[in-house]
Amino acid sequence: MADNMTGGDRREPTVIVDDAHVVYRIQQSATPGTGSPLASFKRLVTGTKPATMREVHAIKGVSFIAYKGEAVGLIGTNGSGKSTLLRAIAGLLPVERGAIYAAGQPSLLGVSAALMNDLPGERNVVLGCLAMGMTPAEVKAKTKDIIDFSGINERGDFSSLPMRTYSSGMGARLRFAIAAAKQHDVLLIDEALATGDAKFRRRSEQRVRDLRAQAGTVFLVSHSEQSIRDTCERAIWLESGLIRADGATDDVLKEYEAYVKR
Ligand SMILES: Nc1ncnc2c1ncn2[C@@H]1O[C@H](COP(=O)(O)OP(=O)(O)OP(=O)(O)O)[C@@H](O)[C@H]1O
Repeated sequence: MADNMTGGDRREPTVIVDDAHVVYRIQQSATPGTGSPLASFKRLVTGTKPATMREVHAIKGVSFIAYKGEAVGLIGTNGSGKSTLLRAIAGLLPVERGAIYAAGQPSLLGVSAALMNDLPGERNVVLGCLAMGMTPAEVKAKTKDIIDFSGINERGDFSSLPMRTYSSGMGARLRFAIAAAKQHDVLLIDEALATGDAKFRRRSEQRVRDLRAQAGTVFLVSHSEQSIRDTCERAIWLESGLIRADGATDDVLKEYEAYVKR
């Protein structure tokens, strides 16, 4: 890693992942029925042996540096650790070993905007924007644009209806529209571009390009090679929690394609 930090590299690092390990721990009951909340409570009261703990070592020593203005695509087969890595960069999962440093507060699209199902979309836009730190005046100025961008009103006035009446694609689009309304130091997008129709996908890809142009760093997890190709000039290929390749998108995708075709 030191090589990237020296040698006259004047790019500004926004995310430094240094030998990061992430481990999930799942409590597993040894015998049926012992995993219930009541059984756990009984164990707590009586001090009996806890259920067996299973560990999933999802990220196994990952290191890279991402820079201002970069869009980095994360690719890899199912369960390779892409979402886990994003959640760790967002600070939502602790690292077991190693460290992750990030400029500002990285925002994981869809999580940063914790939307409420019983409130109308337009109310959620206001709450989501305030939660991201916008002023009430900024929120007022941006609300219409956000709703237009999301496209939720394309088939009627859905923005005044509770979000529970939305399809899952509509909800995802609104979340994307809210999160993308703000300039983020580090924006983490997990498959968001795959939701929505082709028209929305084009709009959101353009927005990712705009966010990049405004000098943030974007991470995109997607199974769509086209999305990665269109949006990111750099790709990191994860497999079983390890980096298999990191470099120019075309080169990494070529290696990845050869691997999945095997
Ligand atoms: N909450 C969890 N508890 C326990 N194990 C988990 C949890 N979430 C993910 N895992 C495990 O961690 C590993 C990495 O999962 P992750 O979701 O990060 O992969 P991914 O590359 O994003 O997969 P996909 O392409 O299918 O979305 C997998 O083995 C998965 O089973």
